[in-house]
Amino acid sequence: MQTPPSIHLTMGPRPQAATRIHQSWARCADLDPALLADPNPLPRADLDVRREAHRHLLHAAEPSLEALGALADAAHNVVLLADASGLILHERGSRSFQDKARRVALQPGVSWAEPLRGTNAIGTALHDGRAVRIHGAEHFLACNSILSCHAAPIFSATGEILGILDLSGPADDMRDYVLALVQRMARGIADQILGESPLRRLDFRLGQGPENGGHALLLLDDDARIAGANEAALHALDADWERLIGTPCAQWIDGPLHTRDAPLHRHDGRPLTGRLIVPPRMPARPASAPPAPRPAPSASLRPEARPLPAPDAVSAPLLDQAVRALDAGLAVLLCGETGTGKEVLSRHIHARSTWRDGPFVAINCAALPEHLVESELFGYEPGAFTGARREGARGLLRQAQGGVLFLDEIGDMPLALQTRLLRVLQEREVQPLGSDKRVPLSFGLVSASHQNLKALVAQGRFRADLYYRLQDMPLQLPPLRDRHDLAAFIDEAYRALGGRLAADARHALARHDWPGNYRELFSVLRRLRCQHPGPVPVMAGSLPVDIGQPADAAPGAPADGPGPAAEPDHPPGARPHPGTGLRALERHAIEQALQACQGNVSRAARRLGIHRSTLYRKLK
Ligand SMILES: Nc1ncnc2c1ncn2[C@@H]1O[C@H](COP(=O)(O)OP(=O)(O)OP(=O)(O)O)[C@@H](O)[C@H]1O
Repeated sequence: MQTPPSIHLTMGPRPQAATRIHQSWARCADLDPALLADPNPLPRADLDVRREAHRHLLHAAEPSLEALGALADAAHNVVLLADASGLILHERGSRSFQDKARRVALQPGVSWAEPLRGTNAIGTALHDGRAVRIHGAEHFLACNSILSCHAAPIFSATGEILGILDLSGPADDMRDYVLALVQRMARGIADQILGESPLRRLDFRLGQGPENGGHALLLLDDDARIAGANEAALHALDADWERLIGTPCAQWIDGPLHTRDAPLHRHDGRPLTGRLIVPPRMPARPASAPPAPRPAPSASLRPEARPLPAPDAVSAPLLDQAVRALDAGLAVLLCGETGTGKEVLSRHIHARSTWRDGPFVAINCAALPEHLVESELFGYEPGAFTGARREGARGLLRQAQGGVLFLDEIGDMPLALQTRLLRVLQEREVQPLGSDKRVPLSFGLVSASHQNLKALVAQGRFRADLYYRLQDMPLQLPPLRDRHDLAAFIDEAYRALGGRLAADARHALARHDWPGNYRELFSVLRRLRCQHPGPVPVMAGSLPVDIGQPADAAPGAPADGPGPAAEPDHPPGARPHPGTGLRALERHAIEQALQACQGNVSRAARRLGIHRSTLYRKLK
């Protein structure tokens, strides 16, 4: 294939350029020059849809874009914000440089992902999940050697890339501090998004002074488990998101977390200074106030930055059936208990179906705010109602055009809305609020529910006609307890985390009921691995006390296998009174262990084979 005249690949990165740039060049070696030659900007209307889908990110980034944009303007640079696919959503800064940048398609509506523009700061930062500067001839495309670009990822509180912040200027004006500045701004945007969470927040620093690293933030759920973290927190705790999320905060930080100004310590004893911030409850909206449109937290167009769990022996046949059905124009309905992987399967379906080049729009019907449902789903014309955005909105259904619409928790959709949705699905057209025009719709439809929709129909809580419209191909995702290969599956999953399970632990885990299915199982396994980082296989005695017990274990009845609660630490002959229940047995074992260890909680926990934080929790 001939290289188009405007696209000369440069001779390669400078010899002193870092390994990452060489690696990026190696990734780009086989790129199709024809693809590279055609930046293929999104039409304005489609770009607006992408911006709409990212309005939360754009809103959070606004103060940083403004501050950095002013600097960039003065320095004849531009600031760019790209989404998690590398598509540039927004630009600020110097007009004269914007014009130059446009000549090489560095402009909103163009994707700078590596496979489309070769080695470049946005694409390479996106690929590596790390900030990077790509200067002059380090760019894969010769035409881009006029640029010096600095890009940093913006991470969500759970480590997914939400977007990329970039500052670009002419190659003959490189300044060393710029990358650190962009990285700092990107972290500021991430903190802004994290700070909007309704969860409690632990705000801390390593050491006593401001010189000890950044402003670390942890989000804590009601059980004081870590639900989110910023990059500074990872640094302060010497951890990564994978190891932190879902673990009890007490596993990482010692100190009374329930107070506001607490003396805290990292587990190696290094002091932390911090405080717990409890966000104020959202004030109730006064009845008379018009409903103000706001970003729909219930919908996402975001590609999963974390890899999806690969289809396995159980989900692969379901996936095949679903893809065949969707490609044949049928609606797919996924049913299964919570955490059985309905959303994961739906993303695989999208990725394998003929709709894969279009968006994946997931709508959580249970979380759609009732007063916004119609406008969020169907869109509206400018000025359609009081409080509407001036420019109107396309609505989520139209955002799914050409892709897959995933209606999660469909059983929770209010009846009135079911009627409208049915009409839209039957007619394959939507009429935005305030408009007299109908817009044709074309997407693949996948719905999911953890509820028995047939029973809801029988109770009159779900429209029968909508039910039949959604379930051309109904598929049931089995709960974990129905997996014949559960012990082997758990063993393999734990090995993938780098650990080993002894046979008794494997079997105790396989006997557990797992009401939270994959979500619960993986949370327990990750926690276990944190508590037992070494190579020694974990024994059943080290499992959390509530694992491995049949849900209806009779008090005093012999347990179905070894496990900590099955072997309460009491002297022979001092068995607790029969009929005291599982909790009482556990309580008794804890009291005995504490007594034997003169109240030393750490030693008692070791004796019971559970983690100290678990014992603290049980003592509350
Ligand atoms: N086959 C699998 N192997 C490993 N992990 C999985 C698998 N399927 C799902 N998971 C993990 O389990 C968790 C729950 O998955 P998912 O959100 O798809 O379930 P769901 O059925 O949609 O849950 P809910 O009904 O509560 O929304 C996710 O963290 C996902 O990564």
